[in-house]
Amino acid sequence: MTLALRLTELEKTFPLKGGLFGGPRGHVHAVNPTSLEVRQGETLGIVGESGCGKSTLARMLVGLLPPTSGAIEIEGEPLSRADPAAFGRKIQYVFQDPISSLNPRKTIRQIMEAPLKHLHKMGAEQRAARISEIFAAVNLREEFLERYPHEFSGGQAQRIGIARALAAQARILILDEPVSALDVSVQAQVLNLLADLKTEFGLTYLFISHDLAVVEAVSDRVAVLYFGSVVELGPAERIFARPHHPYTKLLADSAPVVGRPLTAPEAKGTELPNPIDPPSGCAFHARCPRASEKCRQVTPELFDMGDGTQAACYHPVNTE
Ligand SMILES: Nc1ncnc2c1ncn2[C@@H]1O[C@H](COP(=O)(O)OP(=O)(O)OP(=O)(O)O)[C@@H](O)[C@H]1O
Repeated sequence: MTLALRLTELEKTFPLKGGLFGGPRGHVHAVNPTSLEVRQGETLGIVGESGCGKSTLARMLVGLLPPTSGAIEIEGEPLSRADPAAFGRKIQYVFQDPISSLNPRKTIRQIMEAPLKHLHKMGAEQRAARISEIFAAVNLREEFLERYPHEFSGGQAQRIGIARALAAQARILILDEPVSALDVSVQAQVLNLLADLKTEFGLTYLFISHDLAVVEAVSDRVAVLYFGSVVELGPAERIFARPHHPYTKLLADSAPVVGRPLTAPEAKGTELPNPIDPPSGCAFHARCPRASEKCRQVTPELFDMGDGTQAACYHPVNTE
């Protein structure tokens, strides 16, 4: 099995300014030490409520944020932030809001050319050929190349965002809520396009979303994130149909409708814990109907559930 991506104990804390003697007042624990493997050609879904660390994780993976500790390996090689071009050739980010992520003063051709020039040092002729090829692959007309980002609809702009990521010739794409800002009718078109491109270019996807139904539909495996930690990991067809972590169950029970955002209102309280002062033990214990004294004291690691899934829980459900 070839690995596209391996994260080892990857962690991100943000210091809060304003402490005594110029030091930090504390730290926001955005992503707790996380280890995860993504297989070549796989779509790994990452779901979780707002504030659980999805974007911070994604930003570390594409080099937009330095990790506090831990390591990232791509295709067996450690990533060095000292070489951003090598980073960009291997892994690219597709943003949620396609229009505002494209430079408004540049034509689409200029936007598309940048990665080919800077990451691949391609000459003009080679660039033009490559851009035509990618534009055809994402079903956009070549005449669009001379226009500016604001001239496009959300769906077209997202195709351009995807085309730009493909221009870097990276084989791993981080798709951060790639269809959340689009009309429902356009969402399906973009999801179908992503599926086609994956086969055509042999891509690996990390698909980040708070929309459970979309993640279940597009992913091979899903990681459920709660308060900066993976609490359950398993095959997409099983993880919501037969969840083991009480938090995953809560999400699955409360978001049965396509397109409905992820919230877990039926929990005991809807508040996430304070990321500056994380609770001891399992971060979900205060909201969990099954919590015991052990849960309040000791943080559970990911345990094998015997059916291809893992859950960080001492009292998992659906185990019979
Ligand atoms: N630059 C920053 N400085 C301080 N805290 C931050 C910073 N960026 C993120 N955080 C905090 O880190 C935690 C995780 O945030 P993150 O944006 O990664 O979550 P998310 O799951 O992507 O949320 P959303 O779906 O709302 O984008 C939150 O508590 C957030 O307030």
